[in-house]
Order: sequence, then C-alpha cells, then structure tokens
Amino acid sequence: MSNQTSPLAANHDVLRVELGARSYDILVGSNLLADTASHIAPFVRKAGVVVISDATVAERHLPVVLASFDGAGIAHREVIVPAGEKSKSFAVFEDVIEQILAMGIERSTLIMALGGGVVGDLAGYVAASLLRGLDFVQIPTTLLSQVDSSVGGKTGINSKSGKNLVGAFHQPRLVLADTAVLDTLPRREMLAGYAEVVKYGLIDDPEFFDWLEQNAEAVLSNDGAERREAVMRSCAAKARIVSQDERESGKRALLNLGHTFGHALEAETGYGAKLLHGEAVAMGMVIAHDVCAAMGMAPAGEKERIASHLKSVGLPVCASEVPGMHWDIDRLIGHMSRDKKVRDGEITFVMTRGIGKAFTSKAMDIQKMRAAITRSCHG
Ligand SMILES: NC(=O)c1ccc[n+]([C@@H]2O[C@H](COP(=O)([O-])OP(=O)(O)OC[C@H]3O[C@@H](n4cnc5c(N)ncnc54)[C@H](O)[C@@H]3O)[C@@H](O)[C@H]2O)c1
Ligand SMILES: O=C(O)C(=O)C[C@@H](O)[C@H](O)[C@H](O)COP(=O)(O)O
Ligand SMILES: [Zn+2]
Repeated sequence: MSNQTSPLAANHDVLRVELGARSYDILVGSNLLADTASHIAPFVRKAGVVVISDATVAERHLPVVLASFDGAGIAHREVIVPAGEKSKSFAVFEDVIEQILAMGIERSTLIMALGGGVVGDLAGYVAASLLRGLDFVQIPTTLLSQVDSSVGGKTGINSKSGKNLVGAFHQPRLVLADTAVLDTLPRREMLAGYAEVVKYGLIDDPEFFDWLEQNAEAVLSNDGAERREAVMRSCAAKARIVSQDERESGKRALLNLGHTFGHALEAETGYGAKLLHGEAVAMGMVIAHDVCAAMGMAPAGEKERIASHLKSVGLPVCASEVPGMHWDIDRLIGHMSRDKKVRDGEITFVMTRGIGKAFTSKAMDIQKMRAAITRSCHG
C-alpha cells in the first residue's frame, strides 16, 4: 500500500492496494465524477462500459458520469436496479446478468459499479461471473462504500440462509471515491458508513478512534478536510490488511469486528430498511466489547466509551432499539453458526483486549456471549 499524488490531477490523493498482478489504485478527492472518463481510460476498450447503478443514485449522479463518457467518446450502456439491500438477491443478480448478456458483450467490456455497497457487491459478483470474469471499476457513492466495500474484492449477494453467503473474491481495477457525492446522502446512511470508519480505530488504531471522537461531526456534515482524512485513513487501513491477506485466511478476519453478531441481526430483520448493515455493525461492535469485558480480557468502561461515541452521532447501539423486533436469542446464535469464519465446526470470533487491540480467537465463553447478546436485545 502506498500513498502518492496522481499525475492526472491535483484534486485527489491516491492509495495503492498492493496485490501483485491484481494491484490497483484508490483515488480519493472532491468532484472526481466529472472526470470519470479520463480516470477509467486505461481500462476501457472498444467494447465500452456497462454501468450498474441503483435508481436513487442513477437519478442524482449518473448524468455527470455519462456526460464525461460522451465527451470522451466512450460507448456505454446502463442497468438500473432498485435501491436497497434487497437487490443483493439471486433474482436481481439473474436479471442483471440476463440484461447485460442480451446487450452483446465481450471479455473486454468493462463493468462499472456506481452506487453504495449493495451495487458494488452485486456488480462485482456480476463482473466475476460474466464470461468467467470481466474487469470492473468501483465508483462508491456512500460513506460505507468509500471506506470499506469498494476496496478488497469481496463481492456477492445474500441467500435465505444468510448474509453474503454467495459470492467471489474479485478485485476492481480502480476505485474512484468522490467525497462530494456524499453531500446528497441521507444522514442515516452517512451514520451507517461511519460505524465502519469507527471499526478501523477499534481494530488496531486507537489514535484514530481518539481523532474520531474529536472530529466526527466534521466528517459527517461537510465535504472538507476531515471527511477526506477519514476516508483516506479508512482505505489505507483496509488496503494494508487486504494486501497481507486477500482471501481472509488470517488477518483479514479482523475487518469482521462486530459482523458475526451484526449479520445475525440483519438476517433476522430480513435485510430491509429496518436495520442497515452499518447499524448492525455498530451494535455488533458494542456486543463484542461487552462480552470481552465480561470475560475479563478488555478494560471495563471501554464498551461505554465506544457506545457513547456511537450514540453521540446518532447511531443505535443496542438491538433493542430496532423498532418492532422481538429478538429470539437462539435464532440469532443459529445464524452465527453459518458465519464464513466457521472452521471445523467452530466459529472464529473477532475479540478484543480494548480499543485498537482486536484479535481473532475461537475461545469464546458462550454463556457470557449469550448474556451480552441478551443485554443488547432486551436492555
Ligand atoms: N464487500 C465488502 O467488503 C463490504 C464491506 C462493507 C459492507 N458491504 C455491504 O455493503 C452493503 C451496504 O452498503 P451501503 O451502506 O452503501 O448501502 P446501499 O448501497 O444500500 O446504499 C444506501 C442507500 O443510499 C442510497 N445512495 C447511495 N449513494 C447515494 C448518494 N450519493 N446520494 C443519495 N443517496 C445515495 C442508495 O440508493 C441506498 O438507498 C451491505 O450489503 C453490506 O453487506 C460490503
Ligand atoms: O472486507 C472484509 O473482509 C470485511 O469483512 C468488510 C466488512 O465490513 C463487510 O461487511 C464484508 O462484506 C463482510 O464480509 P463477510 O465475509 O463477513 O460476509
Ligand atoms: Zn461491514
């Protein structure tokens, strides 16, 4: 992973995800969309680009991207899916695949994801599957997708059995993170992305967590230096881990802090607007710190510090805050048994010795875990 100024323009920074032949750049800056054509030019062939977006993002941000293609003479087609987590489904995946095949594509057609994590995960899996693998670029338009999902090559969809259970590792050729597009993002979605930003501080960067405690509101409320710094530091953290462990055979599992619990909560709510992924992660991170404190491995009081920071920006921190849910603890634990970190029948948990000291272990105290989940669900 390296950080440099791009030769293309001075209005953005560049981070490199070092993955040998699959290495790529992450460009972070303001108002990059108008120059999409020049940024993606090295990856475009005669067969052109198929842009996959969702209806909300397409209405607000697709025109500027298409204008840049037209200005540069790049051939393009578009596929628009409904906004929201339900588009990470077999039905939408099939529909998108059939629409693109009907267009008449080649192995040199470039797929572009223009949207949040839902579009990025779906489009990435479409790209991995079509003609056994097309190149794709990520243009993330939510805070969550700029700091997390567009980087690292995890692509996929949900199944009735659980979250992200069908997919592929397929790295993008480029990530273009335009922080100005976040100005149109609703506050609730900004906050969901902010939970994944906080995650990086909790994993291994306590100084970043301190910084976020001081700068959260600036990160969330305007397209300024603090937002850019938060996106850069998050992408740098993710790139560093992915470069060391692309396929999650070890260290990458740390990026799953809070997710074993969070994914179980998401599965129970049916992947809708009731509980967003980032909200579930916020709750899951609090549960992880709670159980580790109860097991005597994390300092008492840090769970409160984390929950108080998440709450201060407006994130929900307990599952009991999800409206209309009557949680069944056994069902939640049942979902956890289908986590992708299960090996030889045992879940590898992301645990913690405190802020910035996450580690993986199978040595979970199941009774204390059940108690921590119950505290989250029933107060
Ligand atoms: N692949 C990974 O490594 C990874 C990492 C983290 C999360 N994820 C996945 O990402 C998904 C969540 O992504 P998300 O939080 O971006 O949700 P999302 O893609 O559903 O986007 C959230 C909402 O914001 C709208 N939107 C997007 N950009 C906008 C903009 N600029 N202005 C106005 N509205 C905008 C969308 O239409 C949608 O309604 C989950 O499925 C999660 O599992 C994947
Ligand atoms: O990139 C990773 O690795 C992550 O775990 C990032 C997570 O924030 C993300 O939600 C990811 O999709 C979870 O992956 P999963 O393998 O647990 O489904
Ligand atoms: Zn996540």
